[in-house]
Amino acid sequence: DTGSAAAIPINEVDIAYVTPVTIGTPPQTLMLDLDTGSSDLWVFSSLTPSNQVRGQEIYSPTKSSTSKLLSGHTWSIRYGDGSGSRGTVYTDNFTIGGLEVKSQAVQAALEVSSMLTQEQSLDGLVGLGFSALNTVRPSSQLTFFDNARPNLDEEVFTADLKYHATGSYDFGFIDSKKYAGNITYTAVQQSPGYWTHSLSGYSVGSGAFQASQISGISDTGTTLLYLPTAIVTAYYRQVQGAQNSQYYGGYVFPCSSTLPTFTFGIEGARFTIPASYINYTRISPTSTTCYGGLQSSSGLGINIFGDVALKRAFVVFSGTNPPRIGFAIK
Ligand SMILES: N[C@H]1[C@H](O)[C@@H](Sc2ccccc2)[C@@H]2OC[C@H]1O2
Repeated sequence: DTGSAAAIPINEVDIAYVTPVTIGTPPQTLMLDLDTGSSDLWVFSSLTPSNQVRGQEIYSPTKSSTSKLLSGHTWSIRYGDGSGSRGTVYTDNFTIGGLEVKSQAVQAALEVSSMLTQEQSLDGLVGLGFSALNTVRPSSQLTFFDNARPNLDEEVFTADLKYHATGSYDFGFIDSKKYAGNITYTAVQQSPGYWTHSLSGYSVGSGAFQASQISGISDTGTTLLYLPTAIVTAYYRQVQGAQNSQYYGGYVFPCSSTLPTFTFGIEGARFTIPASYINYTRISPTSTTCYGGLQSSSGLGINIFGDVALKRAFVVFSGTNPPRIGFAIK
């Protein structure tokens, strides 16, 4: 089997991408954030208090003839950005891009944090991290990818996220029309459950490449690129008027400043992020101060290769044994 579905930016600065999925019988369509940085599949639901729902589509298990309560099971998740949700668990038929998993654990939210309520275009998440991170108790549940794997033509899924445009996620095959040249693979450390791997180094603008193993996670659900402070300060030293603002919680600069590109290495391959991706957004609609798409990871305890980096590449998440991750130019 294979599947292929759109990855649609939810706003004009690509803060997150959503993908149409169907749940239950008859099918209920929700727009979910496919997230390689977590492993819970949860949705806004008929059980979510109405004052916590603001425009999201909801999953109503009672309207699905194929839904089953996973009795006695609960879940609760806290994300790196402080948002979170919790609830109960059903199994139901779940389809992404024509690929169906019967009896997928669908975690119905009983409570969601205000940040998630405010994301009106996001109806929930599909965790595509390793199932070891799943928070359902007393028995943890498998991700959509782990459930689908036995039926996939190839044990992979790919992410083709785009800058200010709709991209795609494919399951079970590698579409050679979506990239150029070769795919460069590198080893994944699957414990504790993220797609953890290393960059082989970086360069700022036309500067020399600094070879250095930089370990982090490729996370489609994180908007920006978070790297060690030394790298980030070296980058913004090249930006007129840049400063690390306590007030805005990161590097800001005059929107009119010229930004250098940023290149990261995967083994011997090089991926150059355009300055436009790093001139991320105005701090408010009328401001002339802009917030950077490259920020320090020092507060996170982990480096995160988020969408600002991933949208520069065609990325293969390979569930082979051992797992690996591949990057190609597109
Ligand atoms: N893996 C990521 C996840 O997908 C999002 S969940 C989310 C929260 C609020 C708004 C939108 C999405 C959160 O930010 C970074 C990390 O946790």
